[in-house]
Amino acid sequence: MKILIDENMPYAQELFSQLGDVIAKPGRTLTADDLVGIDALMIRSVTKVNADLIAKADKLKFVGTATAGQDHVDQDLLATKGITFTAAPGCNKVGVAEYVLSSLMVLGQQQDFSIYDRTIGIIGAGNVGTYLAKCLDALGIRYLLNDPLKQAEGDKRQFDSLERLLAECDVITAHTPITRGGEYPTHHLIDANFLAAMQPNAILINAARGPVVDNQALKQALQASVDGSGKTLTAVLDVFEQEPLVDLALLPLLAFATPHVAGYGLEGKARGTTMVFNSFCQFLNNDHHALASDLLPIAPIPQVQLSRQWDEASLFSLIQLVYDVRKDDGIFRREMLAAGDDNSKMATAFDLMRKNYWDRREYSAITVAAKAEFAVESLAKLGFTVVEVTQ
Ligand SMILES: NC(=O)C1=CN([C@@H]2O[C@H](COP(=O)(O)OP(=O)(O)OC[C@H]3O[C@@H](n4cnc5c(N)ncnc54)[C@H](O)[C@@H]3O)[C@@H](O)[C@H]2O)C=CC1
Ligand SMILES: O=C(O)C(=O)[C@H](O)COP(=O)(O)O
Repeated sequence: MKILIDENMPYAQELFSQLGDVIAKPGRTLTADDLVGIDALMIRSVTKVNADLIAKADKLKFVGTATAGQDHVDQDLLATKGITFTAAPGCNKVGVAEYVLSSLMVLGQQQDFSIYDRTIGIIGAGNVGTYLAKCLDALGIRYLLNDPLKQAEGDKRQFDSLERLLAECDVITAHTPITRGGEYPTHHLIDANFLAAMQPNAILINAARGPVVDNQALKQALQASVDGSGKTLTAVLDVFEQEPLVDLALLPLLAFATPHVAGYGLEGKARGTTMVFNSFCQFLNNDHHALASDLLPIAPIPQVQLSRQWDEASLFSLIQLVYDVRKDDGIFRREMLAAGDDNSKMATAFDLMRKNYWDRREYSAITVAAKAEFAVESLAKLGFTVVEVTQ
């Protein structure tokens, strides 16, 4: 059996080689010729699975994407061809939530505010939005949820309109797919009107898909903020409308800019690959089963000791131990500016940063040792591995 995998799919080579001959290629540049004689295709979000790509797929019977998002796959087309499709929903929800928390904690330090004084508007209450809400609950931080589809499905959680989020939230974070049809399309959901209606001194975070935010409108709003002719606005983008190309005029206006890596933690990637592998094994009706935890290396900082009740400052230190968005922001800006106006260099740099991404972990990889009275249960709810000690 021939299995074609995205070369940027960690652990895929070792897992899928148990099942057949594995061919690894760059996902963004796959062509129809690459699919000739291929039985199974394992991808990530950079591979557009459409009629052109599968035009010569004479043996293809399974496609798996090791990602939460599925907008890059024409699922109706695969269904009509009798090709089984699977994804990895929620595989990287933790990483994205921890990206948002890092962004807010660092901005709080830079702009001298406490995250406890902010109200977070979460647009999209699926795997990521729900996990982020869980983290905010653990910290006792107020948030509102907007998700008209979940609401229509009868989800019993409290949902609010975008208007209420705009009126009450000074942080807006988007966690929806990119959709252009249906009753609630997300393409340019955050447009010039939305931006104009945001609170003064508001923060916008997009770690969903680039086109959820109208990048031109955002650039104009941020420029107005900088030159004092508009409301003060702070924006964090992990995803861009034209990625792997980035508008160099937008870059300096952003508080943090990163190359679509919010969900790029090692645990998230391992979960994505094992979820697809396990689905493929079920499809083949064999008894292989992989566990992400078996694949992960020991964390570089396995344990920290709390000597007192934690507070916002010590929480910031703990979170930074695991992930500080400024690390990715700095590299990204340097590489994008070095590429300059050469689109080919920029696209190559964008993808290389993601291919060579560092071994970022999740809070669960860190063990926090502390006395019970140090309110460590909230750190455990936040995802840290907590052990109680007596002194
Ligand atoms: N930057 C990154 O590294 C990552 C980006 N993503 C992106 O974030 C999106 C969300 O991820 P998950 O939570 O795992 O997906 P999910 O499918 O579990 O949740 C998406 C939620 O958005 C809701 N939604 C759809 N249209 C909406 C609208 N117009 N207004 C409000 N809510 C709407 C859906 O009802 C659903 O509950 C993914 O589709 C993907 O595009 C996901 C993981 C990593
Ligand atoms: O899971 C998703 O959806 C994401 O956006 C992932 O971060 C995509 O990562 P790649 O598949 O582009 O490596």
